[in-house]
Amino acid sequence: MKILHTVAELHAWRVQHDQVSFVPTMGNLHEGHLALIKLAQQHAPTVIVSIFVNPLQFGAGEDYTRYPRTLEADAAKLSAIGIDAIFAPSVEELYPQPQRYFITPPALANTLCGAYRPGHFEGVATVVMKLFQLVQPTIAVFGKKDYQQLTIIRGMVEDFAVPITIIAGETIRATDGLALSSRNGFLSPTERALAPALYQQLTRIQQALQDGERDYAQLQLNASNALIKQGWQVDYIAICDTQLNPANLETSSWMILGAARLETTRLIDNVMATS
Ligand SMILES: Nc1ncnc2c1ncn2[C@@H]1O[C@H](COP(=O)(O)OP(=O)(O)OP(=O)(O)O)[C@@H](O)[C@H]1O
Ligand SMILES: CC(C)(CO)[C@@H](O)C(=O)[O-]
Ligand code: BAL
Repeated sequence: MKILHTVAELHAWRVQHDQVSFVPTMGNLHEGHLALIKLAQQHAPTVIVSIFVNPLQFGAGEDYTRYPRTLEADAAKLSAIGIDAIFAPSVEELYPQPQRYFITPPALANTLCGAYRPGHFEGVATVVMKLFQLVQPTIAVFGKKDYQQLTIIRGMVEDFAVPITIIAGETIRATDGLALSSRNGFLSPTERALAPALYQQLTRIQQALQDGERDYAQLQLNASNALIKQGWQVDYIAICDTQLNPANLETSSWMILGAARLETTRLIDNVMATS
């Protein structure tokens, strides 16, 4: 397994391979990432994983500085599952000068997480487009845990006719239901014990929808209030259609998404429901 730190090293590696599949990450790898990588391995013989904490997608006062950077441990995990290369550039390598051109995603990027993280999806779309140009994969794998991100990337690839197939991986959870996330490592033992409540509230809504309940506003409010009672600060609990528009009475497949904070740690999750 090669660890590539520079664009020149990446190019030299890339020309030696035909079709590659690509899993972009911010590192601090867990079983959720490894599941995406296994999916990538099923689709193309050569797999490259990027590890890059992208400053463009963090707002002022967010957790860019404390975001865990664990390249050595990540490389050991990736080597054990037999990937071909890691691309782990420095910020200066990926942005040798301040980025001047940005991908502006559509209005969807200003709703849900985008309403609480202004500019976040512009930063995500911009770095993903740049990574796509550098890596030139035929397949790229993203997790459904970041469903809004997945939707925005799919739209970007469609609108720019980017010749890459986007594959979505299921959300991998701890046994108590908590979606695995690098940010779970920030939780104190007390917060970790509370953390599965976000998923529980989403699955409660899922069950209610499947049982025929259609008072979306009430379902969202009940879930928010249940979390607030336990000490969460809730950014949103939202019942949408699969394109992430607010659900209406014609909707028959729903995405139920939530973002909420336990002290300084912000967690997101989502589940799907079908009538
Ligand atoms: N539990 C999970 N199951 C499946 N995929 C996941 C999971 N968590 C993250 N991913 C996916 O891994 C890719 C890289 O995400 P990232 O490195 O930000 O991990 P993360 O654990 O979500 O960290 P963060 O705390 O920043 O949200 C994304 O496509 C994301 O959707
Ligand atoms: C896609 C991504 C690697 C872009 O920085 C990031 O948003 C993530 O890890 O989900
Ligand atoms: N997994 C999404 C990356 C972020 O929260 O910045």
